[in-house]
Amino acid sequence: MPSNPLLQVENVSKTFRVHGKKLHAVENVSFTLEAGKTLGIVGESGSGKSTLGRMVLRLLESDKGRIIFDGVDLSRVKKKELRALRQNMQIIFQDPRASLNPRMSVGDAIEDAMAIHKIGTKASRRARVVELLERVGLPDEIQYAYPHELSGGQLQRVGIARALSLNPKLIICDEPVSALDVSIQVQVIQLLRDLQEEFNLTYIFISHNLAVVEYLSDEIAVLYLGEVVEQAPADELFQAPTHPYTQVLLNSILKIPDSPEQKQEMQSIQGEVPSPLNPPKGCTFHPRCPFAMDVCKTAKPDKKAVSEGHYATCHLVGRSEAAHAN
Ligand SMILES: Nc1ncnc2c1ncn2[C@@H]1O[C@H](COP(=O)(O)OP(=O)(O)OP(=O)(O)O)[C@@H](O)[C@H]1O
Repeated sequence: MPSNPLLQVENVSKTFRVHGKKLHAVENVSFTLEAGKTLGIVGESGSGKSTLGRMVLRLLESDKGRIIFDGVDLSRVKKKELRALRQNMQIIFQDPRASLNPRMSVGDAIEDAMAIHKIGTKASRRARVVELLERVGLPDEIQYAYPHELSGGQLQRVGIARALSLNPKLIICDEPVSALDVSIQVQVIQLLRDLQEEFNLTYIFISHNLAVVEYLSDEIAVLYLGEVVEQAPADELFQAPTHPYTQVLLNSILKIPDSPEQKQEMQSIQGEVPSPLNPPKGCTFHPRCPFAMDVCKTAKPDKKAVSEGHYATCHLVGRSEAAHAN
């Protein structure tokens, strides 16, 4: 247990009403994150990753639970005080184009972020824009360019520069490389890692791809239908995945198919993600689980400790059958 975590998320849930039914987008999620560390959050589309990220920033109110950032309980903070806190908590999106004003040059967009938070003078902000662009690997003259003139990778670097301009403590990276070519993905991830070291940044790194979070994450939480099904230090999650869902996710990234037969095998995860409006009873993963037992169809598994700091929500944990799943 970290002695002085920057972020504590305790039993946070969010339900949406859709067609008169309750949709549990995030359910009872808890984690702690120390300054300078990265928590990777992984799960398929619709598993609740973005909803969780938006609740941490209080862009979305949680139904229950507590989020404590830098010692402050966010649920008790008045809207007015949130602005000051927001300076310390930034987000980088999958599509930086969508978060940049198309009629503003990128230099103005970065400066604007600082102006909103009343940081520095016009002249000092302008000097900082140049410094930040250089730090994220972009030439000075790009400050005069407009978003449509830049590539996806350049735009993501601008998004990172804009987030950095506010000297945040925490950055939520919401699928920041998913829309980029693989070679550019590697460069952006390397940049994020360098910046983390330099500025002691704390990251929540959201991705549907375990391979992408591996390099940056100290700890990884795997989400399935809004619930954390496994959480562990990154090395351990890769070496000893315990939840069958994590195992399936890992299998799909580690095997590079050489033949159509292998491809068939690689994609052998059964079925589709069930509708969150009508989740399966018992363990929500049981209809797709290769190791499902009778109990899985009726009883929801509790969170169980696999080892220190490693948890999985699965009936197999602690049973002799677990050996077969590994
Ligand atoms: N404003 C909303 N109103 C109703 N349902 C919503 C809303 N926002 C999210 N949801 C639902 O909540 C669930 C979780 O969505 P969320 O976007 O957090 O998942 P995600 O893991 O980030 O998915 P993706 O990778 O596709 O962005 C989904 O079933 C989604 O349809």
